[in-house]
Amino acid sequence: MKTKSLGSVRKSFSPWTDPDAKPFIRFENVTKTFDGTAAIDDLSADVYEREFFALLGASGSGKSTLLRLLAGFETPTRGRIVLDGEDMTGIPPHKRPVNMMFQSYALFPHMNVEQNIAFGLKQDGMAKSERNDRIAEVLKLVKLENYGRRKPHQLSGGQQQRVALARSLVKRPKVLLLDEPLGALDKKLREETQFELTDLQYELGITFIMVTHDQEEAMTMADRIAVMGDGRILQIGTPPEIYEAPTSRFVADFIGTVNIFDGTVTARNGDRLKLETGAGHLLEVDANEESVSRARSGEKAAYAVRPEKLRISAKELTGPNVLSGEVWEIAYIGDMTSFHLKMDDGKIVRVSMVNASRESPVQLTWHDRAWVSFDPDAGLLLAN
Ligand SMILES: Nc1ncnc2c1ncn2[C@@H]1O[C@H](COP(=O)(O)OP(=O)(O)OP(=O)(O)O)[C@@H](O)[C@H]1O
Repeated sequence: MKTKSLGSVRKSFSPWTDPDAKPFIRFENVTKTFDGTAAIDDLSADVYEREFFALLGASGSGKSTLLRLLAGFETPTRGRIVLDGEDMTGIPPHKRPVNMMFQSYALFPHMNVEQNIAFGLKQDGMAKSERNDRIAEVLKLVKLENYGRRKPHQLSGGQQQRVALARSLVKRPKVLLLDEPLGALDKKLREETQFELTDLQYELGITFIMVTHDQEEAMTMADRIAVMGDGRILQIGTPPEIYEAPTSRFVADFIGTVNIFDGTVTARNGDRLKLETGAGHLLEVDANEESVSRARSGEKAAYAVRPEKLRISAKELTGPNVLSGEVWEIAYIGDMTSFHLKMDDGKIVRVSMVNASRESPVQLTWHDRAWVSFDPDAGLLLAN
């Protein structure tokens, strides 16, 4: 019930679509260079209060540097960061309403859970009774009420992760920065914790900015995702926007699996284009308003289709948007089966099929000839 109501409330959370909404955090043309090389390159972005914002990108794309700039551990070479209306330039880390939870939990091994959580509050000179109240509150939040006296080595990885989270929440920061917070957890625990963490974030009303290179994690947890590459943000959007409407080949390729067909536009009728691929396939695809203007006859274009939007058949299919090839790989993953077909030109096309029943709906084995087809609106004409 709780998840349901949370879900419906979160659904209406989209301040970035409201022109009157004021951003909570603004990165204004921020550049950070190390030895002349830009780790962050003229980056601008807005994050809203209570938002769960994920930074997703390959190793070295600048995610951690951006967090460290916001936390105040690094200083921008150019540009500035504004938080809750206040310019952060020159403000040291401990004076910022920001807390950072690190990838390595960095718990003090000789202190028990309560002492670990109390540490920051003590440093701030908070009275003991208030401290104890706060500690009890966060331990309850992370469901570790009965673990206060244990030392870190007496806890599982997941529990240690929650202690680290409790420690970063106890000071009630306005913004919590999380650098790969679930990196040390196994898949199952990680998935459980993802939901717990999003519920917790919602309940506390804290703005979260999370760094991850795990796209499923970003998709599951975030309100919006910023896809980063080479110190820049390539696209910001909700998980469905990033997945269904990538604005570039890079983002389409980086998020999930995609088949990209390169070709030449041979005809156009309204929004419908004919695209001839190098392998001689004729595709009939829909272009959106933005891409159709670029797609003139004779121009090169690329069409991107996700594997789950293709149909596969052991029987010959005809018509446009039909491709045929040899079954090269079959991966049975349980909930779905993934096929790799090798086309006559050597290109691999990926198709996935949900296993809705226990019997496979298609009888195909290695080296069989198979046909795939898709609807004209199954994919997206890419800009570059
Ligand atoms: N203190 C530093 N001195 C020199 N170069 C640095 C420093 N910190 C980061 N860099 C460089 O800046 C670039 C971005 O690094 P950053 O750690 O922000 O990437 P990332 O996206 O967080 O990567 P990862 O996923 O591997 O943690 C890298 O090329 C890195 O080598």
